[in-house]
Amino acid sequence: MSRAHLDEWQRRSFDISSGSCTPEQTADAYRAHVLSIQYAWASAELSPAGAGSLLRTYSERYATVLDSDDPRTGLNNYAESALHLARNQKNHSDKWESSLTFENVFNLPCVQRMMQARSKEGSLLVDPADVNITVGGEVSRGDEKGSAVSGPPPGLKRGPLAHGPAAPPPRAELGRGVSNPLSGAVEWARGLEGAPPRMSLARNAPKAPTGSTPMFGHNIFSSTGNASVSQSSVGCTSGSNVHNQPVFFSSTNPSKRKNFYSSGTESNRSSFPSQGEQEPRGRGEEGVSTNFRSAREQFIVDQQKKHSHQGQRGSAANVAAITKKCLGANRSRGAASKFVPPMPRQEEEGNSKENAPQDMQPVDERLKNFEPKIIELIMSEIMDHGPPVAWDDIAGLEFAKATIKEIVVWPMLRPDIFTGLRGPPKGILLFGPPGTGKTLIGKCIACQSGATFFSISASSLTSKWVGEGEKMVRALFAIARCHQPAVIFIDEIDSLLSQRTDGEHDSSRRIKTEFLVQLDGASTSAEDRILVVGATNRPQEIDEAARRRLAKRLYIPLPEAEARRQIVTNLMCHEKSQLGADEMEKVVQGTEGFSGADMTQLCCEAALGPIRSISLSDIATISAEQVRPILYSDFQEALKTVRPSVSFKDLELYEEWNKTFGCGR
Ligand SMILES: Nc1ncnc2c1ncn2[C@@H]1O[C@H](COP(=O)(O)OP(=O)(O)OP(=O)(O)O)[C@@H](O)[C@H]1O
Ligand SMILES: [Mg+2]
Repeated sequence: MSRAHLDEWQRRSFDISSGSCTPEQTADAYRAHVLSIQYAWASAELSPAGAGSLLRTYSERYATVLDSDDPRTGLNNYAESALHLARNQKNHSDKWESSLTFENVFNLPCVQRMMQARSKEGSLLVDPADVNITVGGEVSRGDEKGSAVSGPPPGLKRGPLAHGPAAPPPRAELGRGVSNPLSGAVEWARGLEGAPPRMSLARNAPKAPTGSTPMFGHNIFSSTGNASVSQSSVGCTSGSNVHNQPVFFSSTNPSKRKNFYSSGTESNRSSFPSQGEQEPRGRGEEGVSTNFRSAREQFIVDQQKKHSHQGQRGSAANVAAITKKCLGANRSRGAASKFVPPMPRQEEEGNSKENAPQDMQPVDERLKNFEPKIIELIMSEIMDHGPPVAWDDIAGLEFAKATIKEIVVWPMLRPDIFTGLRGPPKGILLFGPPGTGKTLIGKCIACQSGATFFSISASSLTSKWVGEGEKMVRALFAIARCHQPAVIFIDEIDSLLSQRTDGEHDSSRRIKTEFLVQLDGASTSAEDRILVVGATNRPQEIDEAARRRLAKRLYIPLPEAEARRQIVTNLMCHEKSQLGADEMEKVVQGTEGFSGADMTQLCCEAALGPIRSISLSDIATISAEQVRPILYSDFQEALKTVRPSVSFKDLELYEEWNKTFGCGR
């Protein structure tokens, strides 16, 4: 080592051995030793073996100082570490300014009372050193010695903050030496802050440690005080040297320290309670090493107090439960949890109490192998009976309606006579051009059949994560079996059961296969009363295996003239219209090739005619009765803009497919 290094080494060693150093200074000195050794080793002034041995020795000594929780010899103080971190972190609370100022502190009721009491009795009501002040709260007599507004510990006098205007009088003199019981503390605080104090008068002041410990002051005037004695380094030259260097660990930052030494001994770990260990401690238990309390801990303590006031002494577990509840952490989100909508449905509100126990019961023994999440999803797909659809609302399509009634409704109503050969098919395919009423028939079945109706969109099965689709299909059929008689309506079934190709994704292939298996399973079991109804306007894209299983394939064609008339009549009966029989006939003739949806669109357009005839100036004031009825002229106008949506070419394809695969006459 160089001469200068050796001199410095000796000075530091002397400081350490003299016993006059604070733990911070001792730690700094050891740390400087370590750096010196590293430096000497790096510049080949020390042999690797010698450097290793020295490093081990001084690292251990350094660690001993850091990890010792004896305030006279060690630094292991959780509060100090946390505050050290907090001091270096700028956050929003830094901008926070308490409304409590030096001037208005005397207006506090508690201060007023104390002043009055003192003037009346000529002595203090309570020893100011034993007063806890809650900002905006009441004065209470502290349970323990030491207080948020007591004078500073002697240790602080040595710090740089003693540059402040006046060091406070010792605690014994505080009450007598000043006219106002708090003024000494406040003056002292001003000295610390160097500005009107942010009176963060600690609500639950920790017990002042016996002996001098600089940590005490930090907790009272916390974040802006910077009363870090480690920065003071009075009388210790080594400390200041080291501080100016870009060192790779901090003397008071345990996290960095542990990273460096990885000395995760039990004793070390015990100083940093784990999540589960962070139970609130009673005041009496608070020692030097725990005088920092996080907002969460403070909340827990407050909760405990509240509960003990109510005569329910809350255990730590209770309080933890309360805390968890507040955070929503104890909401069951496991597989067995059931989704509870935040707003109860209207119809549920009335009978929710009766239903509650049922909801809690497991659904069915046969469903126990399925994930509740999937069951829940499927159950939510059970079609809500929206606006009811009657058979008469479906214009035309007499053959299709009769067949469906025969296959769906009657067997559901009289399963006893629809047995054996009379047993209904297990699958129906409704195919035809778009807008001809296939979905409408599905809705009608839902309303009229009396069966449990599952309306599954193909996308809800296919858009799931890989592997979920098959499970969904299996669960769907299992649930349907549990809720017999059941109708599974799959709209746009072509997207689910399109032809299987070599290039397609494995997962969609597996969903199709599973669906076919389930369809078969449903058809082989004679006693099952599950009907699958598929609807598509692309029947040619359906896989041939699926086609076979959907045994009754019903063509839903464009509406005939009679059906078109019925659609217009049905729609016009709710409106004010003057459409003569011959005019109606003209409308019907003029809409050849229109689908049911096109007819609806035409009526909507015609219904706007009377409104369009109103001048702009009148539209705001005209009454509903004054609006003229819908006339034939409106239909004529509407026919200029509404065109059939199905092309003749497409129609030929449907006709062709119907001739080949359809079950119509
Ligand atoms: N036969 C009909 N009787 C009465 N209204 C009909 C009829 N067909 C269609 N509509 C009207 O057209 C609208 C659309 O019908 P729907 O959704 O059932 O057609 P779709 O055959 O399912 O068409 P897509 O193949 O495009 O799904 C219905 O809401 C209804 O107002
Ligand atoms: Mg449809």
